Amino acid sequence: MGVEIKVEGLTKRFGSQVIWNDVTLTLPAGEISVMLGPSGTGKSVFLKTLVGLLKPDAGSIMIEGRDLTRLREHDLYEIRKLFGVLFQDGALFGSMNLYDNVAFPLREHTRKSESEVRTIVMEKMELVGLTGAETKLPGEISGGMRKRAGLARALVLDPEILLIDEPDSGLDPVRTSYINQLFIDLNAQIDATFLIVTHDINTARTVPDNIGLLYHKHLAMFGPREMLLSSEEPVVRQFLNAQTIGPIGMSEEKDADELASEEGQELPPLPPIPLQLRTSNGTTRHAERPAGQWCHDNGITPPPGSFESGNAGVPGVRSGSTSAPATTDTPAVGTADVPAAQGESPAVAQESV
Ligand SMILES: Nc1ncnc2c1ncn2[C@@H]1O[C@H](COP(=O)(O)OP(=O)(O)OP(=O)(O)O)[C@@H](O)[C@H]1O
Repeated sequence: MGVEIKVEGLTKRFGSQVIWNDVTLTLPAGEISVMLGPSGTGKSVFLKTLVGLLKPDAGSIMIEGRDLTRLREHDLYEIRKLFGVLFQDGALFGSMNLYDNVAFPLREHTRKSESEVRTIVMEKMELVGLTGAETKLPGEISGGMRKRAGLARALVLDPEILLIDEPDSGLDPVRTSYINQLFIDLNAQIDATFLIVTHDINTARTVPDNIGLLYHKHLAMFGPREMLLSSEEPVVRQFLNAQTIGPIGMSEEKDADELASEEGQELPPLPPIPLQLRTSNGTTRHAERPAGQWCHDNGITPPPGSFESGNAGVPGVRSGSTSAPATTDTPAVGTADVPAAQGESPAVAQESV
């Protein structure tokens, strides 16, 4: 079971430039969280701070009772073993084949024999659907395959926490769907705590248990997926529904004139909350909650049509899953006969993503 990360009052500056101020949130153990935000709001800086690559100017990051921001280099090195990180481009060594790339952390950080390394590398390669591609060089494969190889490498030390930076960058929508399905399936299998930084609204609407939004140097909101998808808070609503009307402008915040010109304009109704993507084999993830549970528990009426399909609900945006018959182990709250969204796992499909 993954570990909880408790962030309190975290502030990061570069010189006089404040990146974000007073960020407080808890990434629940074993759950999938997504961090959103306009470009340049410091999402990657947040990931790097969590793993101890950057030092915050204030605040704490508590993991297993220790404050990561106060650890000495040696202890930081130890606690980093809890983390697997997938950087945007997979960060593979171009001159090494995939096998050696994936084996690298094991050879660097453990004293395992080559036969033990082989067993682990082959297991992780299979998990991400890359069996048979061991001898390929990173330059010989597609962007999606590179990401999956990066993911296999992030998994070899059996991390409790997986940090994933823009897994969808450079991928087409189908490949993005496959990698999203892979995250859901992986989360069910390894129960690690996931934090995914993404710009993809469809991913944000259908994959995570929790969503956070960084905006204008602070954390605008963090909470369960249904909380943010039903929120009327202007920034959250604008971002999660990919709208131009709202406080977020082309570069940063809109100025007073721009906002005044929008006065009286009616916002489109909130789109339905889509079903969360489920595992491809129908098993229930540890962190999975029945559809509609949060709204029900908090007396929120979700937008009409919510939880009726895997459609992300934003015009032109569909979830990554293909429709499949309902499974009954996580019934929707307050909705009858909700079909479960499912898709084929890349590991099963051997799709060359
Ligand atoms: N090492 C650094 N030194 C100085 N400034 C930095 C450093 N790393 C990042 N920044 C600045 O921090 C800000 C946030 O960068 P970051 O890459 O985290 O944004 P982001 O939200 O991930 O953006 P995007 O969505 O475009 O990837 C940027 O202004 C960037 O120039």
